Amino acid sequence: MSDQHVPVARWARPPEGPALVLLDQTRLPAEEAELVCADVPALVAAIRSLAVRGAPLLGIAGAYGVALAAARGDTVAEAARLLAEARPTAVNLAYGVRRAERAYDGAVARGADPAEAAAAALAEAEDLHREDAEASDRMAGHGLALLEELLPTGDLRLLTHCNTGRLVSGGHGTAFAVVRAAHRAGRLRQLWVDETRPLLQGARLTAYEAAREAMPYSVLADNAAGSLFAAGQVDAVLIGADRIAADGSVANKVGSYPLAVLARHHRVPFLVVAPVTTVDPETPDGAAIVVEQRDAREVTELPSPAAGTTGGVPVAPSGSAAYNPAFDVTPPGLVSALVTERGVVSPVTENGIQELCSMSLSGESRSGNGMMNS
Ligand SMILES: CSC[C@H]1O[C@H](OP(=O)(O)O)[C@H](O)[C@@H]1O
Repeated sequence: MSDQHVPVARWARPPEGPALVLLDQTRLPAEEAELVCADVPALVAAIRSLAVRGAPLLGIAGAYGVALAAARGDTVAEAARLLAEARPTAVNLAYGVRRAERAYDGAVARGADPAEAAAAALAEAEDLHREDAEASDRMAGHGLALLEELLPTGDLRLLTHCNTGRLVSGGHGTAFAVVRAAHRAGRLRQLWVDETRPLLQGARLTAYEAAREAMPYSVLADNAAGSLFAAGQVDAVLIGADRIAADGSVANKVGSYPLAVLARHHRVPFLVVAPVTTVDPETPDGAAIVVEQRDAREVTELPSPAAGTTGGVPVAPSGSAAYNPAFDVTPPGLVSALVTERGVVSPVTENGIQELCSMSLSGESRSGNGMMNS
């Protein structure tokens, strides 16, 4: 494992490109392999196979995908449609695609030639990439401040689910960026890493990131989390999000909802960390969130880096059916706080979310609904 980070996503200009070069997350932790996406179908396949994954990074990849189509002279509108439809739950994907497509269309409307319009789409993707890195740093600050407020003394034993570090982000991630800040502040006593079946984003990716940060971490089977709560070994749960509905319902990796119920039962703070680009005011509530259903073989076979997300070692009889939702939905009432780059909403109410999203990045306010800000 090298000391240097292989970029999770980088734009390759000619003669190497145009291409979007990804760190292939299906090969981690065994191999830090790059995957070159030289056209939109290759990028769509990478999104669907989770070679690139995680809501904020999906938005960034989607935006670069539009820039790639434009640079190749492909039909941008069709490319944008294919990219936005590649995975349905993470709202950031369609958001990033739309931003780059609008930049392209705006340039064309102003009379730009194809090269200039392609450059406009690329510039928008690079802006989004940079903005997400800045958002990650701000979320880390707000999240650490919240942990300090909630748990002012003692070392922290934090539990995470799935993967929310730099592998999902233009920067250090979402929830994991808060864990990283706590660790660097000398507050992290133990990081409990849910393995996160079936694709093991926790065991494969969060453990990989925690090891790189020299954190004190332990991987656990998802169904062992309950006994940790019962033993009083969890001080807070931190998760990311793929879509947050207008009422504060949170879609996140499957297994998040049971953790929220456990946290409530054991009176442990359950914190959701996500950029405001993950909030979707067009989706009214949790019931309206489309939850991606994935291939049964992801459940009936153990993933192997060589085989990607399917084609691993069978653990069920061949042809077994499986229930494999990629996400579940946690109602706002079970969320202790929503941490974004613009501040913290606690409790998570529709008004609080609306106020948070209406704030400019420079806006600072603590509203009566319990909203805090930096
Ligand atoms: C903050 S984005 C990380 C988010 O994305 C993961 O889903 P997937 O690995 O399927 O892309 C999971 O929901 C994480 O919480």
